Amino acid sequence: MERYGQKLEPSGRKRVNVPFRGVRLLRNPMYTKGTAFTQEERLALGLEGLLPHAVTTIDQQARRVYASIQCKPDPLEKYIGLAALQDRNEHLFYRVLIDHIQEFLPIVYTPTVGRACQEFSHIFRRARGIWITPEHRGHIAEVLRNAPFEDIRLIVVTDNERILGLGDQGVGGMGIPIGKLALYTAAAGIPPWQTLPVSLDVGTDNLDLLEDEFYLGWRAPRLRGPEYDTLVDEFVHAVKLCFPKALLQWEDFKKFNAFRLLERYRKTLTSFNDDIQGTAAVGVAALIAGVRATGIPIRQHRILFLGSGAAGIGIARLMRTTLRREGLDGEDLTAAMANLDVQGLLVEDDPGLDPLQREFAWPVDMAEKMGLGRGQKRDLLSVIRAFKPTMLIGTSGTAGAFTEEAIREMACYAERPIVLPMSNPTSKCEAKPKDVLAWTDGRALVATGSPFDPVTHAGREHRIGQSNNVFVFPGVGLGILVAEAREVTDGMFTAAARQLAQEVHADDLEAGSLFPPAARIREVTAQVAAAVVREAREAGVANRSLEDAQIPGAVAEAMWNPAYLPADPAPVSAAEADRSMPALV
Ligand SMILES: O=C([O-])CC(=O)C(=O)O
Ligand SMILES: [Mg+2]
Repeated sequence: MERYGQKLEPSGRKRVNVPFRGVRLLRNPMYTKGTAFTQEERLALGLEGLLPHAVTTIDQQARRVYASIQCKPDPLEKYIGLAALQDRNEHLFYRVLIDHIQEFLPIVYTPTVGRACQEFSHIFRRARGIWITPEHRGHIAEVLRNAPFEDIRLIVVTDNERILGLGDQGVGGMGIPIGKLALYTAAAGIPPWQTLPVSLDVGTDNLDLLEDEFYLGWRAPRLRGPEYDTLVDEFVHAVKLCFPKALLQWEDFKKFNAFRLLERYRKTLTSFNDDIQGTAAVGVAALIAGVRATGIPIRQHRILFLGSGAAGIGIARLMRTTLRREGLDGEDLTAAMANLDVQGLLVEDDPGLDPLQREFAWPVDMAEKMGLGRGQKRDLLSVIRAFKPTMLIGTSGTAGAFTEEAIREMACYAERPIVLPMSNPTSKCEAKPKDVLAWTDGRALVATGSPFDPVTHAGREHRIGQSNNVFVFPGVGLGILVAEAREVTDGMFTAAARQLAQEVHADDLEAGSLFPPAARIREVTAQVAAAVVREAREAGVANRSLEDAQIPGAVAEAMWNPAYLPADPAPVSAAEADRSMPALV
């Protein structure tokens, strides 16, 4: 493992200590500057003759690379182009990603990352991150020590069982931790050498993958039960041992493991689950911003959920906390939210409910009073007719689940219906924004999990907000690292939601969007991070206590910018010096 060698001069300027020479330096994605190495650096670092003559700036490189990627017609080809750039030159990759975040978000993230996960074993070029399989039992710490950098502060880990709304993607799920961490760096400025994507490759129950000759994963049915738990437990202990300062983000685990692992480890390992908690903050932010757009105070909203997986239950929980803070409780609180899964409204008389669904099931008498008793129809349309929701949130993973009839019915009661088809990727989205706007005469406030182009309805352009945890996890993670928080609290997600809603400006609402544009993500993330730092201090979990006035500066200082630093030759290690010829990797 390597420590990326930045040093601070007394003047405050940073330089980088380069422990490689020649071809090895040129091929190291974290240290290389390619054609941007100056003539002096080329001389000092053994690069003479290894590069064409011209010395370029990072801006020239970025414009050249952008042009070559932007012209590819297929989004998956763009994904491959950007991944290759990341593997070649990390500074340049992040420069291009940050400068074109709105355009490339749908490539490195949903929806294209979903396709990249599905095609993983076919488009594989170069490995990134750490894979842990059941064969590593007993020496997972040793495996983690093979990570490329030693000072890891942020880990995103998946077991690949619920990749977006695409289900079990086996080894291909690694695309998600890689994409999330790329956004941590682009949006929150977490230095790339402090991040580590991890796949717990415990097998797959996806038969197509198991039968694919190119499949690159551990080719076996999924490990389950105590064997799975033992592996995860060893992994968690190894993380604490090898990377004691790291924050860990659980990502795209299936519902029960998602909740179980979050609860089991949240007090002993600084960790959170993005699908449960990050997504929850996004849902609550939409409600708070929606208050301004609809004029309806929080406590008068009626919120309908379709989907009771990790995201659906996560949002419902944080929503309940939010409504409770507004003074709702008892029956009023229960009656403010209704939860459906594909079978229909969750009611206590259904013996098939799991314990998480039971938490949000309506009492039988409430359902009966609303004409939704046993034997009566409890489908989406019937529930909308009876419950008259002001807000509809889809996390069902079922494309088209918000039907025309249902949305038209909702629009009969709500002047400005808030409609969030949040399932990812685009192919799983509950409704298309242009349809929702057409069915509601342009009155709906629509935000989707995956990005959509603006919709013109009756001559008016509506911007479609992106109700995606990308507006939350980077800021939460950055805030936790800046505050050196020992624990990730639910209050941090409430703080993030409020801050995010505050970042929605009057012109966003005017344009029909409950979220800021993705182009503002870095700015929004810094504000969310600051709110999380304050909350960490208030909750008494911050190891670093910062006054309010110090927080923006501390956050800004923690955010890495992908600018090349002047390179100084550092002494090469003995092992390095021993090599008579640089290795051609
Ligand atoms: O990755 C995304 O776009 C949001 C998310 O966490 C998920 O859908 O699982
Ligand atoms: Mg996810």
